[in-house]
Amino acid sequence: MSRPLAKRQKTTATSKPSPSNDNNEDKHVLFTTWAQERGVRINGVVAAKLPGRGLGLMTTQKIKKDEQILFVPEKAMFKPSQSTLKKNNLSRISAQAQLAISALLAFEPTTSPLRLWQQTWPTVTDFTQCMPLYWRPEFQALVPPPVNLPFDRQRADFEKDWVSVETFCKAEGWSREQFLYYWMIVNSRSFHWKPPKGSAGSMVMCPFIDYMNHGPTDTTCNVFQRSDGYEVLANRDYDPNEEILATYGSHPNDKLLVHYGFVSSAEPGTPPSKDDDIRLDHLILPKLDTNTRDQLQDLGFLGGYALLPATNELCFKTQVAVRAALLTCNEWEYFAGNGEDLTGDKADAVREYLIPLLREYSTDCVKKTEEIGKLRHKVDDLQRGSLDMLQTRWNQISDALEIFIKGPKDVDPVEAYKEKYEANKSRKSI
Ligand SMILES: C[S@@+](CC[C@H](N)C(=O)[O-])C[C@H]1O[C@@H](n2cnc3c(N)ncnc32)[C@H](O)[C@@H]1O
Repeated sequence: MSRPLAKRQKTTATSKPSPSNDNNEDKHVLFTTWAQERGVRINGVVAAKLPGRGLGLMTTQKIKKDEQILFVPEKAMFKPSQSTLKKNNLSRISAQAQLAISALLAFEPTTSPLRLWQQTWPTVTDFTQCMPLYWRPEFQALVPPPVNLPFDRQRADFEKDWVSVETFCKAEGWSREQFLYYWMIVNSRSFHWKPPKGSAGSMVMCPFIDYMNHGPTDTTCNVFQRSDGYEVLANRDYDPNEEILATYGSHPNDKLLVHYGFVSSAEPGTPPSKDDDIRLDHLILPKLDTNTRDQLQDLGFLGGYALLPATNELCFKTQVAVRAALLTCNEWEYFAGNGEDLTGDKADAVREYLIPLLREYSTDCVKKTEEIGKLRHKVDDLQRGSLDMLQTRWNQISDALEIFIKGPKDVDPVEAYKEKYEANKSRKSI
């Protein structure tokens, strides 16, 4: 049996199509039928391979705003096996480890009926390309500094979870790599399910809905938890051959890269989504003395500093922190509380303070681009895909910094990104 693949949507993803385990398209058809037999309702969408994003869901017909596209009943969800966890003294491990261990036990045996679902997932090879946790140290060393915050946390979380299940896994004959694979599957395609009757919530896997790719806030279909399952409703009218997206949260690209293995790009020549930010902690925090840091901490303003590329502005926390470095305690605390300066507008002073730091960061972008360029010649196509993604993120940072540095301070980001795009295009064509 074979099924025509839905026509590929033009996407803005810059990386090449993922070499997923998709040599047999029938597995998606078989899985779709399997999901429907378990009560999953599918209206007018089909799983399709999409450049740069593995599988996704494409419309096969016109769909009206608010129409139900998907429904996954609770009975079709895969949940952690509380009895197995209890029997093996694993009830107190993290929610992610509970679901990963339960999935490992249920999906891994070759005779498991769940293999039909498991075979639609990305493979270890896919993860090796897109997930920083799987990258070789040379590539990991090239992530932009702000990526290290979510990345270090993820590594620590994984190590903690592995310690909590290592004895059990070894006794069962499961390796660290097998546990890591399921841990990352759970990380990138699970849902939170809170049963309506008030019992404790847990992480669960939802068949078919887990094909949905991410889009920025306010641009995607609406996903609701109902009393009896998860429902996806159209956020607008759709034509055939459009991808339907869900939002995984208003995450900046640094977090999307670490947890989901991709970087979201806006349409060329348009500003990035409001979800993205260019973190500046690694530039600002080292400039603050201990006393200032303590004071900022007391008021909840320590860390989380960012340039917001969608509006070409500094976030409020950044404005407070730089004022804390420049002004008296009385002055910056007044700004923190009132959003305006006590004695004359200090926005220009803040800008002047930051510009040299942003220039340094901009130089770092150039250096990293050179290092990535050198590595590109030494690696295979799969690894080049990882480097492409790294390069995309460095380019996004570089563009945002350049636009902010160039000013004027009230530059319209729509115009600025259009101009930047045109300039890059004509530079390429010279
Ligand atoms: C819930 S799954 C979605 C289905 C997935 N594309 C697949 O092939 O099975 C999440 C994964 O999809 C990919 N993904 C989701 N949204 C994306 C996007 N906007 N651009 C590129 N990749 C995306 C990432 O690899 C992410 O880890």
